[in-house]
Amino acid sequence: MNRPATPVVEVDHASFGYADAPVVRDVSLTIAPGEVVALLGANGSGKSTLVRGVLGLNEQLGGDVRLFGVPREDFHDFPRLGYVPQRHTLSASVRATVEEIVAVGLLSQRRWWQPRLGRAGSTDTIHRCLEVVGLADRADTDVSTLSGGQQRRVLIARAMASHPDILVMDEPTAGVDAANQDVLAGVLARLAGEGTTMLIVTHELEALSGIVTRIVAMSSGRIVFDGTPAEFEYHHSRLAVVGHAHHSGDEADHTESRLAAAPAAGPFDPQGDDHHG
Ligand SMILES: Nc1ncnc2c1ncn2[C@@H]1O[C@H](COP(=O)(O)OP(=O)(O)OP(=O)(O)O)[C@@H](O)[C@H]1O
Repeated sequence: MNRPATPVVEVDHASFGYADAPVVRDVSLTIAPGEVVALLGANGSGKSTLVRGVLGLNEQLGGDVRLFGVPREDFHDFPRLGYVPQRHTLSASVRATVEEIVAVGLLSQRRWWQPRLGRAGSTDTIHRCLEVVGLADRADTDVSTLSGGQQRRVLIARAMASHPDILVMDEPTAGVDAANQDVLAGVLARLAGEGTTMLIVTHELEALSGIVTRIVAMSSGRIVFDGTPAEFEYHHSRLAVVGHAHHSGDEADHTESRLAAAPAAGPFDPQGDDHHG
C-alpha cells in the first residue's frame, strides 16, 4: 500500500511576528517532497516573516509547525534545511575564498553518526556545488571581489553543500542582472530536477517559470492564493488591479498589482482577507 510521503513542511494555523505583535496571521501551508513553491506578495506582506517563522528564526505566536513530520521545537536535523537569507551578500571584510565559504556549508552536512568526510570527499562536494552554480572556475577567488549576483550563487552553493532536503531561498534573484538571473534559474531548475523541495520568496516569477510547481501569494500577513501556476494565471486575470505597496520607496511590486488586493471569489482564495494596517 502506498502511503502519502510525509510533508516536508506543515504549517497549521500559525501566526508569526515580532515582540508579540503578529505580522503573519493564521496561516496554513503544507509542502510535499519535490514541490517547488514560489511565495509572492507585496513588500511588507509577510513573506520573509513566514519563511523565517517556519525555520524557527522568529517568534511563533500561535498554531503548529512540523518539519519532516516532527514538531519544529523538537526538530534538530538542521542539515536537512538549506536557507539563503534575503539580501544577504558577503561582507567586504570577509577574507575568504569561494571554496572556503562553501566549505562552511559542508560542516553542517555531517550528522553525528556519520564518519567525517575525507579531504578528497570534501573537495569533491565543494567542486560539485560550485559547478552547479557555475562558479567552478572561481574556487580560489576572494569572495569580496565577486559581484552581488555571484555572491548569491556562492551562498546557494553553501546551502547546497549540506545536501538539504529543502532549500528555502528569500529572493535569490533580487538585484541580479538578467544574464545572471538566467544562470540562477538554471541552477534552480537543476536542483528541482534532482527532486530538491524548494520554497522561494520572489518578486520575479517570470525568471522562475517552468521551475515553480505551485504559487502561494500573501497579502497583509495572510495567504490569499494557493494553486498551480496555471491556476494563478487564470485567477489573477479575474482580479481587480489595485496595486499598492506598504513601503514607499521600496522596489515596485508587480506581483501585488497583478494579484490585486480584492479577494478572488474562487476556490484559491479561501481567506478572502485583505485588511491592511
Ligand atoms: N525584525 C523586525 N522587527 C519588527 N518588525 C519587522 C521585522 N522584520 C519585519 N518586520 C515587519 O513585518 C512586516 C512584514 O515584513 P516582511 O519582511 O516579512 O515582509 P516581506 O513580504 O518579506 O517584504 P519584502 O518583499 O519587502 O521583503 C513589515 O511590516 C515589517 O516592517
